[in-house]
Amino acid sequence: MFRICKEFHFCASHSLETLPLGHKCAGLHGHNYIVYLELESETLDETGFIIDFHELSAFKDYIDDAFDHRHLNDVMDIPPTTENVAFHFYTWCKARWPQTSAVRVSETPKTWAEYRPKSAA
Ligand SMILES: Nc1nc2c(c(=O)[nH]1)N=C([C@H](O)[C@H](O)COP(=O)(O)OP(=O)(O)OP(=O)(O)O)CN2
Ligand SMILES: [Zn+2]
Repeated sequence: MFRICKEFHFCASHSLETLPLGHKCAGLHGHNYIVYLELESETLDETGFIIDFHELSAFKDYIDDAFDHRHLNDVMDIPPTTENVAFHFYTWCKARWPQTSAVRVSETPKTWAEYRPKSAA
């Protein structure tokens, strides 16, 4: 199996309103998000690529337009946790690039969440 990954960055604010009052992440705060888009394939095209990294610029455009410098609670209709942001991006990418295998999102240098569907095997 071949696997590639490209990294994307954006800055955004959110508040996790489903957390108990007093939890430090319930109030308004922001992160410098890092998104890792992973794609995999058993085969390569005639160039030797799963996909040209440049084709993934559509994802950068989407992040820049819809997420960068936004308040994620206004952008998403589910709580903007790292897990849900990863799932949202996975769904967006999978619809465009069937080779999409996982999306990982990091809010802080010490944490990340990933959406990777259970393999059929
Ligand atoms: N499972 C999840 N837990 C938490 C999420 C999340 O998206 N999924 N998000 C947050 C906060 O939004 C934010 O990420 C803060 O995380 P935290 O680890 O508390 O960040 P700190 O840098 O302040 O961590 P310290 O260990 O206190 O340095 C919280 N939980
Ligand atoms: Zn947060």
